[in-house]
Amino acid sequence: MPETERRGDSVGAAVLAAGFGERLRECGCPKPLARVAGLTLLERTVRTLRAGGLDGEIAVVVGHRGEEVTGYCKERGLPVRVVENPDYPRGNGTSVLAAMRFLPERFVVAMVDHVHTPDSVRRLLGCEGDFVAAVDTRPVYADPGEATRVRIEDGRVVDFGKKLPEYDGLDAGLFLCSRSALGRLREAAGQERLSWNDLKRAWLASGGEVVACDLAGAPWTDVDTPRDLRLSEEMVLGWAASGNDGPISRHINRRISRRITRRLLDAPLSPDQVSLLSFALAALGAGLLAAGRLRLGGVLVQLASVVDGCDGELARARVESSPRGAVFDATLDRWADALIISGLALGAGTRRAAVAGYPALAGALLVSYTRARWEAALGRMPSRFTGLGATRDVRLAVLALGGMLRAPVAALLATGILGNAEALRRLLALKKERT
Ligand SMILES: O=P(O)(O)O[C@H]1[C@@H](O)[C@@H](OP(=O)(O)O[C@@H]2[C@@H](O)[C@H](O)[C@@H](O)[C@H](O)[C@@H]2O)[C@H](O)[C@@H](O)[C@@H]1O
Ligand SMILES: Nc1ccn([C@@H]2O[C@H](COP(=O)(O)O)[C@@H](O)[C@H]2O)c(=O)n1
Repeated sequence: MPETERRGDSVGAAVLAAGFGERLRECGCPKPLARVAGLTLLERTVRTLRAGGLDGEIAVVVGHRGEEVTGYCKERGLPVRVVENPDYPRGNGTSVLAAMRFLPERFVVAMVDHVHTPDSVRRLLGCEGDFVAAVDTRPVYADPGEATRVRIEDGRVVDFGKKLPEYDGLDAGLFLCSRSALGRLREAAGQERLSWNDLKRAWLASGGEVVACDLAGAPWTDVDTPRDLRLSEEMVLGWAASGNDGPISRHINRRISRRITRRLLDAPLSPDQVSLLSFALAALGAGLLAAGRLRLGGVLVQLASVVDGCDGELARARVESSPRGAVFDATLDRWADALIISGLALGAGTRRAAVAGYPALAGALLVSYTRARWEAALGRMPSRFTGLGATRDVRLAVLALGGMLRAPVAALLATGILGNAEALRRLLALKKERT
């Protein structure tokens, strides 16, 4: 992007991908191309920045085995500008300076070997200041023995270093800077060795402040070794398998779906295809229920429920969740709910079951509908409404048990009672909120 055309209000990013990555040599590829949970570190960083709301130019700074990294960016069609930094052996501070001239006034500095979530990027972008550093005062995955430690006073980083005896948190390898500020550090640029930490020290020495943006226990890792690759994959899967779930999903389904998703990470399957697979399993289960094969039908219904968690886990792990995918997933779930309830009512073969099917279907659709309307009008639904209130995981478990235990009428009645009661509970909660 020509310098004259940079948008004043967009925030860009410098992704530092020029280092030697010595301790990951056994991977055989340049460190930025090492894979974590189905994505290279480089593509994961770019996607995470975008998913976190970064809207400006992303400059990927290459150095060691730079031609391979550049080739990967071209082959994948990554929406980035590749900046070659011949000075990379002098330190990663030279990479920031090399990228700066292509970036808007405000830009993020991201280490390609730090795995973050979009929420952490969003939190950083919400901070003010010429120099903001993401820190973590409650690190979960990062190793204090490896990471750069920071001392924080009044919300400012006042000192940092790997050997700080007293420290308040860790440097999370993610920064928000302004060109005008860093541009004042020209004398530092002439140093023989110039690490990013050298530039941070020069900024502090010039009287500059480093605002601390506390991630406070958010998932992030620094990938230096093959063990870190495995730890990062566990972290990404753990983060991807957490949602606004009901109790059956939280305590049973996710334990299974996460294992399935791990095997899908590098498979040529999209989240949408997994959504379709879950729907197909539900339709097959509904057909078996309608044919009177209640036990087998019940098993397939529960399997469909578990697999319905994999599509979202895969989407989050690959940082490709989308509002479109959410609509697609939820719509298929409604069709599946209707097929399953109809199948169970038909398969029971009694008038009571047929009658019990109506409130069950109404309850199932109303739980989802009230959630959709709540989220459209008021944002995320409070977690107190994803308790035993017949969220889909609970509902499908009840219907599956009704098939497996050959108790279809009881399952349909329970689904109707739970679903309609939950919908009513939500309306009453809204009424209270309004008064
Ligand atoms: O009846 P509710 O619970 O409101 O329906 C919600 C459900 O369709 C959500 O789908 P999602 O894939 O996020 O939920 C999965 C459940 O369907 C599975 O049963 C469960 O095993 C899995 O772990 C997931 O929790 C939609 O995203 C919501 O929009 C919809 O309201
Ligand atoms: N085809 C899909 C399916 C899902 N998503 C995203 O996942 C969310 C659902 O997560 P679950 O773990 O509960 O399945 C959904 O709201 C979308 O954000 C997707 O993007 N594409």
